[in-house]
Formats: sequence, structure tokens, C-alpha cells
Amino acid sequence: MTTSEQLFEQAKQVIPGGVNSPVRAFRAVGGTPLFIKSAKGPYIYDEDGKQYIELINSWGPMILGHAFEPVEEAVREAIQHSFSFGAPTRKEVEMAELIIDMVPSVEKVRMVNSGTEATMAAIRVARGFTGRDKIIKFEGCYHGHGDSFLIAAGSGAVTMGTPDSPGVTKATALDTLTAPYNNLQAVEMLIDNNANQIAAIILEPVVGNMGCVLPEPGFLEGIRTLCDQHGIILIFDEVMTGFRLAKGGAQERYGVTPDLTTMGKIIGGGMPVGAYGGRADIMNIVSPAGPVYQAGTLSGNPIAMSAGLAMLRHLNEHPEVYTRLDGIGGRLADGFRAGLVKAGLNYTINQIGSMFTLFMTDRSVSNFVDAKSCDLPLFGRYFHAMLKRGVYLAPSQFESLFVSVALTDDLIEQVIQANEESLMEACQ
Ligand SMILES: Cc1ncc(COP(=O)(O)O)c(C=O)c1O
Ligand SMILES: NCC(=O)CCC(=O)O
Repeated sequence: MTTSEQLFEQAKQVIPGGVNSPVRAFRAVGGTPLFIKSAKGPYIYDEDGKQYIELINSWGPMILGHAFEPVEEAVREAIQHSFSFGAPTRKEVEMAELIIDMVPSVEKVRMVNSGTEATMAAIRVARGFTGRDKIIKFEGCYHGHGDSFLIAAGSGAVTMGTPDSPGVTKATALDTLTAPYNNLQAVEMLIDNNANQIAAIILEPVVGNMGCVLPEPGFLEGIRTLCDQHGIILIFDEVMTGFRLAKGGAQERYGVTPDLTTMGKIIGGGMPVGAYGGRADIMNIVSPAGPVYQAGTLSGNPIAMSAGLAMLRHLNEHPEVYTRLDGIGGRLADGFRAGLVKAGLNYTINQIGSMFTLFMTDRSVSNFVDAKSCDLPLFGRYFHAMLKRGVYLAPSQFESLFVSVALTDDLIEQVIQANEESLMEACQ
């Protein structure tokens, strides 16, 4: 038995399914999750001392590689002054100013502790502002585990076969309307059939949670126009894409401006941080400025703010990081395509910047139905073949891979080689 196997046996006795978040279990691919001991730069190390090249990077946050020194230093400095005050700090002001500088659509911002908290608060604010109850989300998008979002949800929810989770009340589910991603007509119909009842449309401007799916030309613009025409608040969930696809996120890259933005992952430099922000007139209804309540004992935590500030400052001051990430993502996608050709497979690769997914399907993938057409047993064999070759992928077809800037040219070549061999092995 490996140490990971031993720990997993122990974990299953005391933690549901042995993991603290379902996506970590190897349910969809079989086998035992690796228990991780440490990570540095482009590598992660398991409890058995094995080294893997990282393509998950903590599901996004470690965009500069693991244990990035300026972040480490900032945390070391911060812990000397105690861990939490539950009172305002200078760092929170600096953090808000920096976010507003990097993401121009954000005029005011509130810090929370996770992406889930950010999206839950954002729809409450949209409902409070508009006086309407319903929201529209897209099939296969994941916005954290808030009740309103576990309807046709992507990521771990679809991986585990529970995109509509039990435990969500019927009343809550009725207030969440869903449409296929990239389908403006379906959204228009929902709006027409629910006149003056839609508070918000929330979407991942580039989806990461059914695998990586890009908005088709005109889709984001069309949603923006519909929101303007019908007094609907447009929420971009940039928990994954924020500070990743550009320093100003997908909204900068696509030139479409939401009313509210939710953020997470990179914003905390690896610490538990989320944020939501946007138009000042909307954010001013948040308590104590206004009546919509939202709070948190540990919100704006000084250690987390220090880590996040160090991360965001680096990204803000080094735009070349994004050029490099685009280069790495592009090279990997090209290399993976070459691997597919060699293996005689006509599968689909979606990539933008440092996000990408190899979908085990011949169809082009632009929505949840397309994503679900993948050969999942083949993906499982491919996943394990990659793992055997020292490449750590997300253990599900319904996830995007996240590249960090720590990936050197040599490592890119190793990953491309591993992909080619793994495709061959998986198809045997
Ligand atoms: C787009 C998106 N929104 C929200 C969330 C929820 O964030 P968290 O896991 O920090 O609660 C995630 C990931 O988990 C995400 O990918
Ligand atoms: N796509 C999945 C995530 O980004 C979240 C990870 C988690 O829920 O643990």
C-alpha cells in the first residue's frame, strides 16, 4: 500500500468520501487520490515522495507557481502581527484600491472568504437592487455550492452525477432558470417568459467548469445588451478567469463590461479569499452602507490580504506574465493537437491563455451537451497514464487545466511527450 492509499483509508473513516472537496476524489477516474505533502514552483510532491508536474495548481490560484517567494515573504511578515483582528486594516484598503485599479468595472468591492461566498452575495445584492427574485445561470457553469447554483451545475457536481443537488428546496430551484451556454435565443425566451422577474444573469465569461468552453463571438455582447434592455444585473463570475486571462480578467480580454464581478482563487495567493464588486450604485446597497446584509468574521483577514496583495501586485507590475502564460497555453495546445493527430484521434481541444481542456469527443464543444458527449472511461485511462508519467491533471473531464508561469520550456516538452504516449496507451 502507498502512503496515499493508507491515508485515504484512514480519511474515509472520518471525512465524507475521504476528502474535503468532492473534486479531489478520484471518483470519475478510479484509484486513490494523492495525498500531497508539499509543492514548489511547477512541481507537487505526494506523501510517498513522488514528484509531479502541476497542471491543476490548486484549481487556479497558483498562477505564479507554488510557494512563490514574494507571497511567502508577505505571509511571514504578516504573521508577526497576529492572525486576525475582526476590525478594519490598512491592507484591506490597499487590496480594494488594487482590485479597482486592475478591474476597471469594479468601483467598490467587498472581501469574503471564498468564491462561493462571493457568488451568493452577488445574487443577493442583485435581488436587493432590482426587487426581483429570479436569476438565469447556464447549464454546466459552476458558481460554488450555494443552493441557487446547484441546478445543472458543472465541475464536481456533474463529475459526481449530481448537477441538481438533493437538499436544495424546490422553491429555491424554481428561482434559478437555466439556458444552454452560447445560446442567446434561449436566454431571450427565458426573459420573455419571466417579464420583469429576472434580477441577474450570472455566467463564467469563459467556462472552466464543464471543461474549458469559450464564449462564441457575440455571445457576451448579446447577454450585455439583453441585460441593458431588461434592467437585469449582469454578473461575470471571474473566480477562475479573474487575474488569469488578463490582469483585468475575461472582461478585459473580451471587452465586455459586467455590472458585478465575483472573484476568488488567485486573489488570495493560495489563502481562502473571495471578493465581489462592481458599479458603485449597486455596491452601495450592501450593509452597512445599505440594507442588503452580508458579513464575515474572517473577511479581509490580514494574513490572506497580505498573500493576495503580494500576488496581485506582482501580476499588476509584470504584464509579461500574461504574454508568457498565453505562450505556454498555446504551445501545450499545439503539442496536444499534434499528439492527437499521431494517435489518429479527432478530439477537441479548447484553449484560451492558460486555461485548456482536451475533450475526448469529435464534436466541437461549446456547451454542456457537447461536453457530456465525451468518452469518460477513455478519459479515466488517459488520466492515469499521465499520472504514471508524472503529470498531475484534474481527475475529471469536466474541468479546465490551469497552467502556471513556472512551467519551463523543458517541462512543456515533457508534458507534450507524456500526452502523446498516454493517448496511445489509453486507446489500446
Ligand atoms: C467559476 C467559479 N465560481 C465559483 C467557484 C467557487 O469558489 P470556491 O470553491 O472558492 O468556493 C468556483 C470554484 O470553485 C468557480 O470555478
Ligand atoms: N472546478 C472546480 C473548482 O474550481 C473548485 C475546486 C473545488 O470545488 O474544490
